[in-house]
Amino acid sequence: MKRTPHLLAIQSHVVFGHAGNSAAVFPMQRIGINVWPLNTVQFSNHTQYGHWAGEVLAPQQIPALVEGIAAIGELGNCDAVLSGYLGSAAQGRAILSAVAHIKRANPRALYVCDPVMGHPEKGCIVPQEVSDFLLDEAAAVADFLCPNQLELDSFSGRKPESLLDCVAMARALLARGPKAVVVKHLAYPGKPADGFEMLLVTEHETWHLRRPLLAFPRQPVGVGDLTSGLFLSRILLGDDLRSAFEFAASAVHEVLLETQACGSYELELVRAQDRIAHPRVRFEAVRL
Ligand SMILES: Nc1ncnc2c1ncn2[C@@H]1O[C@H](COP(=O)(O)OP(=O)(O)O)[C@@H](O)[C@H]1O
Ligand SMILES: Cc1ncc(COP(=O)(O)O)c(C=O)c1O
Ligand SMILES: [Mg+2]
Repeated sequence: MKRTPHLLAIQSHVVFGHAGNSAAVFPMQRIGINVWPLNTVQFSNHTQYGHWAGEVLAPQQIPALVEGIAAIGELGNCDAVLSGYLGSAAQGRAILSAVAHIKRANPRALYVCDPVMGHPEKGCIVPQEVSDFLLDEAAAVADFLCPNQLELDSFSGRKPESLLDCVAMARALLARGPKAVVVKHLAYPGKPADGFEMLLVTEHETWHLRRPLLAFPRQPVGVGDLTSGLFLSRILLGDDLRSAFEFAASAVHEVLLETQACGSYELELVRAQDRIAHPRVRFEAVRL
């Protein structure tokens, strides 16, 4: 029997609704991953509501929890670490030391970093020191990096002029260390208005994917977290990068269709669960 992969997911938890681990854990479990959720913050709700209650996990808890898993002899079973929304730069550094510890226990373990940097206009609030940490420290350690366009712009220090320029910017990121960069949401001058586009770049390949742009009165949150979680999960289940990329785009689209049909602001993950596991439409990536 094939072994079920294990994934340590280090990102936010919200009591109500879906963002961070609260967006990614259930879908990852639903498609066959043993998820170890480690919550960097516990907030009442995601920050785009404008106010929230709760607190940030003390950074020293991250190595302590990982040490606890090592002490029961399970750390070597960890196949990958996913990091997302961070409450402080100190948490980020604690994650990098946890990643080093895990890679000693299992040299094949992957580290995937979703560099959540915040988007003040949208109300996604992330401390500036976290962005600096992601730019200066995390990118060099990550095996895969999954920025959105704003995050790619921050890494590059500029905005793109075209689709090919986005490719060049993502490709330049590879030089910092990651083996692959997934841009979860592209924006560039001349982009067709009716599409939602993504990019996957490795040393030798570039894949571009387009899916329909759906209309929402308020843009749902947690879409990026869901995308990076499903992408990594499919890789752990044996997909190649292109297939994992196509699967993530297709399953996320199913969630958004259900969310739109329900008129919800929060992602309808429970209602969409069967279609997350078996998306009805497969969006194909095109080689650039
Ligand atoms: N097919 C789609 N149609 C409309 N909006 C979408 C679609 N897919 C994703 N979105 C929205 O696009 C945005 C992607 O956000 P962005 O900041 O680029 O990435 P992230 O979710 O990682 O922060 C989100 O607001 C999400 O709700
Ligand atoms: C607590 C929390 N976690 C994670 C996110 C990131 O969500 P997304 O997947 O939309 O980037 C947000 C965005 O506002 C948030 O408030
Ligand atoms: Mg994001």
